Amino acid sequence: MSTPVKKVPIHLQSSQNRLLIKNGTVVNEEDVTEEDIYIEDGIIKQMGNNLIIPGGTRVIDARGKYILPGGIDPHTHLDFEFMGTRTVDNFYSGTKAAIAGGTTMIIDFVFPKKGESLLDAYYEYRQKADGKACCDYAFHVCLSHWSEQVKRDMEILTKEHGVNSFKMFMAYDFMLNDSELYSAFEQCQNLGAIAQVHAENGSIIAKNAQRLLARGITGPEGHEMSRPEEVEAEAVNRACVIAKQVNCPLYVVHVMSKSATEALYSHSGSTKVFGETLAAALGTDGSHYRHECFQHSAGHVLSPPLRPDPSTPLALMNYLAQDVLQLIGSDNCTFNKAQKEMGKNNFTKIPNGVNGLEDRMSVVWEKGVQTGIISPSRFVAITSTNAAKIFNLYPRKGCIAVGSDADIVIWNAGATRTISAQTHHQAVDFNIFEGMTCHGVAEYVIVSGRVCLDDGQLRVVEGYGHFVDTPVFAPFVYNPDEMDSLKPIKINDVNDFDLMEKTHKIKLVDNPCPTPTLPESNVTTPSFRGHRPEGQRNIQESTFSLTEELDTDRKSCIRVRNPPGGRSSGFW
Ligand SMILES: NC(=O)NCCC(=O)O
Ligand SMILES: [Zn+2]
Ligand SMILES: [Zn+2]
Repeated sequence: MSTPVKKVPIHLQSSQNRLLIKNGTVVNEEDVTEEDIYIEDGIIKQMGNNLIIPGGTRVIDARGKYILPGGIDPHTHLDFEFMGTRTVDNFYSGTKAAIAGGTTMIIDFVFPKKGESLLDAYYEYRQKADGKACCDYAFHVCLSHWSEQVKRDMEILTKEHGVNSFKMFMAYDFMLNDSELYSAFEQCQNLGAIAQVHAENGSIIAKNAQRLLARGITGPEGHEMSRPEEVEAEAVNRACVIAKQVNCPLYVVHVMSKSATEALYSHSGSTKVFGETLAAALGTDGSHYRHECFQHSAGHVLSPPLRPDPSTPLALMNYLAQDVLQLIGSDNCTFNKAQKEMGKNNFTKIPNGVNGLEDRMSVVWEKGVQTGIISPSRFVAITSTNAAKIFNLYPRKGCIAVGSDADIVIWNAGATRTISAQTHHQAVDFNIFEGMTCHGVAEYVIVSGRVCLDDGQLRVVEGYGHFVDTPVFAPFVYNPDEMDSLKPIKINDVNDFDLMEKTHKIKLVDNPCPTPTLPESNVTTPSFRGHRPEGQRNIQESTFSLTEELDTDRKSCIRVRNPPGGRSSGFW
């Protein structure tokens, strides 16, 4: 198989535009500031007030809007052959839709067929994506079997092809057993890579499915019944135990339940663990599996499934607020209604996967910021910065700072939109968030300096996105002490909640839904510095304190205006 070819015409490879974004509120993970941003050649060149910029520069007035780092979706499946069919969204339609919703980078999964060489699969995926993707992308690589050749391929992928993460399955017929997981995690640790797991006990699921089918339960409700929470939690626990033996950082993808989160968190004191949940898990729930219409219920089938416990979505949001979970992905893996029909008489044959790439940002804003559970800064952390840090893209991606890629969203928190398959930009004919009205709308989306969503008008370019290397030994994962040296220089920090109140009128209220109290002994990693006071793990406690903090900070907040000319230097 030949090496990947760049099909992008040279004139599209760099931005021809100079751009000034004025009067907006810049939200980063650690601070919120009011400053202008000057962009040239796809890079943020200056930030500050009263910037001196060249004539002929396009100016976008972002008054009253938030300026956010573009979303990074750490979990997508585009142009993916799975369960006997292929996703309808490919790297063009998927990334186009991503941009429409405020996401400017995706990390997709190279998925070798059982027995296929990882390198061949990687080249295949590069050919699927290169010249098609409208925004930047990187790859995780799945291990669909284990062998000495796989081990060697992992080394080549990390050293020569910019891959730093490998996903292992604990379910499906290509799952690895515990001994294989042990060896794979050991190799990840040797290479400075990140081990990812799909955590469900595949053997129990297979037995449960057989029994349900024998009892005549063939519909989509059987999908959820065969994969209850404890089957997810058991696998999360086992993966953490195995990772601990070889001191391997572990990233659990699509954490879907309270029990699985608690299992993950119980290991956070002794093992480097990261938890990703999904927009689907926050924005909808498992009650849909009992819907009378097959197309509706099958449209919600993914694994692990959505949970019927109605308190799950809010609990997961609270876990994100508390840094018990760190990221939000979409796990976008879209099949049309006709494809879902493959499992009409047998739920085990329904192609697994849902949408979310386009709507992830709005759903998280609606469920998190609009409700007052998280601040805009925490929104940025879970939708962008944490992915950039974990996969070693930071500070090139995941923040708005001088020297960073100009991947930027101008976000109108006051506007609303109602999600529908009739109006979305994805190729799929169903939307699990159908009818949901969300506050928070991307008005401008700038991808590597190019305005790809322009006052609501989508102007993407096929093939404009580039493959981005993810180097191994991410400091955030392997050496958190180094992170301070990567921090962008800050001059004009203003209190996050003060500005939030001023610009967005969010009411910080007590959360009416109790969140399970987490074990006292395991305080989460101190590396994440959000606005939650240290050591608080219960959202009711934490929300109350944030209100207090707001009063204290308001008294002591001193605003410093930037000097004319703005910042003089960046961070490298
Ligand atoms: N999650 C899902 O149901 N489909 C995509 C494949 C995977 O991520 O396991
Ligand atoms: Zn998975
Ligand atoms: Zn997935």
